[in-house]
Amino acid sequence: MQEKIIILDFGSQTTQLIGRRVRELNTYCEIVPYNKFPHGDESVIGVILSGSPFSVYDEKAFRTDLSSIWGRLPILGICYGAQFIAYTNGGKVEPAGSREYGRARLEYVDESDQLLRGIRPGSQVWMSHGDTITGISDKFEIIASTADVPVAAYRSKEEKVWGVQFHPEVYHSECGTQLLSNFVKGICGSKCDWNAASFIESTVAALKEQLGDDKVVLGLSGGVDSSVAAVLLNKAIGKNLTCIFVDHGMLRKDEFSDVMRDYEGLGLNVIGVDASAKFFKELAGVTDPEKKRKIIGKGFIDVFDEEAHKLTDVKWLGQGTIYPDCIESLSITGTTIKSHHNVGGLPEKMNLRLCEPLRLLFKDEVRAVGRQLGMPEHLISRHPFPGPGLAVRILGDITPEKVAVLQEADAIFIQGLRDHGLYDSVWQAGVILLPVQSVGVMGDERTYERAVALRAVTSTDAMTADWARLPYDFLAEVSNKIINKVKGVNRVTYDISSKPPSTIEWE
Ligand SMILES: Nc1ncnc2c1ncn2[C@@H]1O[C@H](COP(=O)(O)OP(=O)(O)OP(=O)(O)O)[C@@H](O)[C@H]1O
Ligand SMILES: O=c1[nH]c(=O)c2[nH+]cn([C@@H]3O[C@H](COP(=O)(O)O)[C@@H](O)[C@H]3O)c2[nH]1
Ligand SMILES: NC(=O)CC[C@H](N)C(=O)O
Ligand SMILES: [Mg+2]
Repeated sequence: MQEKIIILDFGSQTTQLIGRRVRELNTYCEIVPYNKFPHGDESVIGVILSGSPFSVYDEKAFRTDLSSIWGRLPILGICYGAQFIAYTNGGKVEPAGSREYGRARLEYVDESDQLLRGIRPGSQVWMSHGDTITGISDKFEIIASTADVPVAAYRSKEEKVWGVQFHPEVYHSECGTQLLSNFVKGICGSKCDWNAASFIESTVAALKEQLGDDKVVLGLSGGVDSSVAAVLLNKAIGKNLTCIFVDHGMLRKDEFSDVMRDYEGLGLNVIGVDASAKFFKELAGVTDPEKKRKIIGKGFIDVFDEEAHKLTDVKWLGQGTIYPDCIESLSITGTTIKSHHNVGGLPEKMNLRLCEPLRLLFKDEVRAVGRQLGMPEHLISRHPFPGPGLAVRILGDITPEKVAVLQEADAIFIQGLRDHGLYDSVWQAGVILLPVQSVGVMGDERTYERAVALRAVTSTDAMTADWARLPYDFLAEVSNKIINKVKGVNRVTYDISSKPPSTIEWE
């Protein structure tokens, strides 16, 4: 059984960071809403309580009953988590004089404590709170203090329960990794054997059990997430998995045939559906970005529905949903998930259950799993590509002719990045077809043609992004090539906006 740490999410912005840090210690963890502790799950070896935007004394503050865990499993409360444990055990939590945000230094440290082993006085920690623990019950004792915060860390005298007011999960806490390692390894006794290989082993076993002999359809996009999900599912259920790859006409140049060939090599059972005529017809004259997305989302549903009906007895829809897709709905509300951005509504209409084996992984972890599964590197390191494809990169209405122009320009840019060894230094790149015409001169002729924008960004999770500082000489070469080779384009610009306040895609 895969041992795991449970992180109870009270809605902090850094809850997912706690998850990342624990995984970096090669220990599997799951983030669950604060009131959804998996009682009866014997594989849990420790529990972490996250921070929260609430104050523990607020009427609406999230509360949970720890009695069944208390004394049985090690518990670590972080910020609100620490305040919550102190408050509900006879301590006192009050608004601080002023909100404490930023760096602080531990002045007193009980270095003999198991949680603080190896952490020295003077160590920098990151604070982000407006309340302070002003009193703790005599079941507890203080194990660290800063100049402003007497109860920077405490422990229970009897049970394996700790609380820290600072945020060990944030990089600015110098001792954060040491502290989390002390908890996860030292106190919870993690074997630290979780990695891509063990994830695959346990996930495949779990999928076999969950799916039995049921049939699954999976929308495959050629992107990293759905491809890795497909290969995992294929390993678990083989012929019972059918993948559907839809060509909506707005894929990249040659993408449909390239991706189909890749999938053949992986032994997947893929149905490629050329539905471009349907999508072009439905999108004709539509200029509003959200309408475009809705039409494409519904178009996917229609095609999946039609294909699933041709197969008999399909029970599940497989999806490549990954953790960042879930974040918002997972935190705060405590409800279970979903932001099916481009396949919204699918399960209801098709009456299928959802199977999402990558739901708890971050993108870099998905990539590690793909590599471990032996998938080709170019599939794994591929830039993300939006489900609606070039439809959201053509500003204004969409025609097959505009798509063809954009495909050519995009192919030159992407190939250029590869040829110059720049592809992997960029998170995502593409070309935008602008609804602008401008005057140029080619030979002795006046031209009046389209303008395109090159877009390349660096990012870690697409939540924020910066424009990539690509070399001028490279941009010059790409610009020249596009203007010379792509009929109908006579001007190339480079997008130098970051996100926020802009977004990665223009629509
Ligand atoms: N052309 C397509 N055919 C079938 N399903 C698709 C297609 N495009 C998108 N989808 C579905 O929509 C989901 C969401 O797309 P999304 O782009 O977020 O993920 P991805 O394509 O799997 O990975 P990546 O983020 O690396 O592009 C996919 O996992 C897939 O199930
Ligand atoms: O599957 C998708 N369907 C969509 O409708 C969609 N819109 C944006 N994206 C991708 O999401 C990331 C963030 O994009 P933005 O900064 O433009 O919001 C970037 O990686 C975008 O390419 C989409 N992906
Ligand atoms: N980051 C936190 O968990 C903050 C907890 C609580 N809202 C406070 O301000 O003290
Ligand atoms: Mg994609």
